[in-house]
Amino acid sequence: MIPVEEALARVLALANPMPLEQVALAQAAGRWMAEPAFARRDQPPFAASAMDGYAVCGPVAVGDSFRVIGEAGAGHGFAGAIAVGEALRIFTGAPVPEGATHVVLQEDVRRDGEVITIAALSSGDNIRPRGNDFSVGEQVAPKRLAPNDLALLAAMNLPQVTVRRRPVVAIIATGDELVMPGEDPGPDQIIASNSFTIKALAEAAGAEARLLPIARDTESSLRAVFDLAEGADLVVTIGGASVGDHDLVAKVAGDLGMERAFYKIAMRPGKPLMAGRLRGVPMLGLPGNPVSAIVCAHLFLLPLLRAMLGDPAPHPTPRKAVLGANVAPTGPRTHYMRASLQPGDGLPLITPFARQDSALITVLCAADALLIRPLGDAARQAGETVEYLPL
Ligand SMILES: Nc1nc2c(c(=O)[nH]1)N[C@H]1C(S)=C(S)[C@@H](COP(=O)(O)OP(=O)(O)OC[C@H]3O[C@@H](n4cnc5c(N)ncnc54)[C@H](O)[C@@H]3O)O[C@H]1N2
Ligand code: MOO
Repeated sequence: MIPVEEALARVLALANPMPLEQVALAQAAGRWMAEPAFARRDQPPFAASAMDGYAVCGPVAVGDSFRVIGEAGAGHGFAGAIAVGEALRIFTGAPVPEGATHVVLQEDVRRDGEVITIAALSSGDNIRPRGNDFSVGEQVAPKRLAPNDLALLAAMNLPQVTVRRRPVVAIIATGDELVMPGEDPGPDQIIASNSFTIKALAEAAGAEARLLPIARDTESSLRAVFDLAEGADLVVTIGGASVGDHDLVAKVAGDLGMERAFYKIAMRPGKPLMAGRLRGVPMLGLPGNPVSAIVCAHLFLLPLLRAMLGDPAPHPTPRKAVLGANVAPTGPRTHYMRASLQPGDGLPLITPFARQDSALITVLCAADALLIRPLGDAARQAGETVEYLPL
């Protein structure tokens, strides 16, 4: 058994960054930008009015009058300048004419024919200078693109963005006992469940996930399903990882030439995780117990996907919380306890559930967090500061 940190380092060492591709901005949400992008223009590209009203030239005081000589709207500037004592009818987003010093809100003037008189003055000049938001050449560093980022890239006049191709993840559930949801299970069978969470987690991380047919507990069935994974960028198996007579994943993957990075980690749940390289791509063999598989996905699959997508900091980032209950000493494995979080004074309060069996999906669904109990840690008292991973 190797420690979690070493296992994660070995998993991350399996990651090759995905090749680059161009996508249209409308398809770029959630994608990982691979190269910096540079603004092609200033925003705004001219001094722009921030309000509907009148651009005026010269010092402005309540009671001053100006003669209106024309109009400017968004997309329709005024050709020319205004001089002292002159005003231009102007609308939000319109270019402010040369000579203008203020835009006075229309609510703050009285208009009589072509003459306006200032009735009130709000603070500020209501003019957004050229390049107020960004200037040509301004850089957007590579990142995972959130919806807000798309408006910025669009405003920079960048219709396409260079991203990493989505890794294709082939997910293989294994076991004679498994049937798909909706099927009629035999008396000794259960429903394959883990694969749906693993798929959703991989997709949320930016991958394209494919659920392959369930492999039966025979070498030929497993081999056949491994063959269906050909072309994927990452192969994930679920179950069949332990030491039982029907746990064939390591044997079959080994026969197919898997170079093993490790097998078994000092963690709970998730001890029988295996990792390596199979047919040129990374492979993770997750344990079958639902919580074990899903915790391993959070701790290893998601960081691996992030590394493949170019995330410079793919590791999970533990947060701090205050223990809400006493906890017993840990054994020789780091324990990731399903726990609930409540707001506290400052740090949140974290309380592990009483039942920690790795087969309990209901407890996992009730959990907000994994309380991290380091291996060999002493008993801890309520009120001590501890670390957790959000779920
Ligand atoms: N003698 C030992 N027995 C076990 C050990 C051990 O060290 N010595 N380790 C235990 C631990 S820890 C775990 S975790 C499990 C992992 O076993 P496998 O990876 O071989 O998984 P299976 O035996 O195939 O399945 C375990 C359990 O999970 C259910 N399962 C499997 N796949 C799915 C799925 N896709 N969806 C829902 N449920 C699934 C399966 O029916 C079993 O109940 O081994 C312990 N045993
Ligand atoms: O490690 Mo197993 O994953 O304890 O249930």
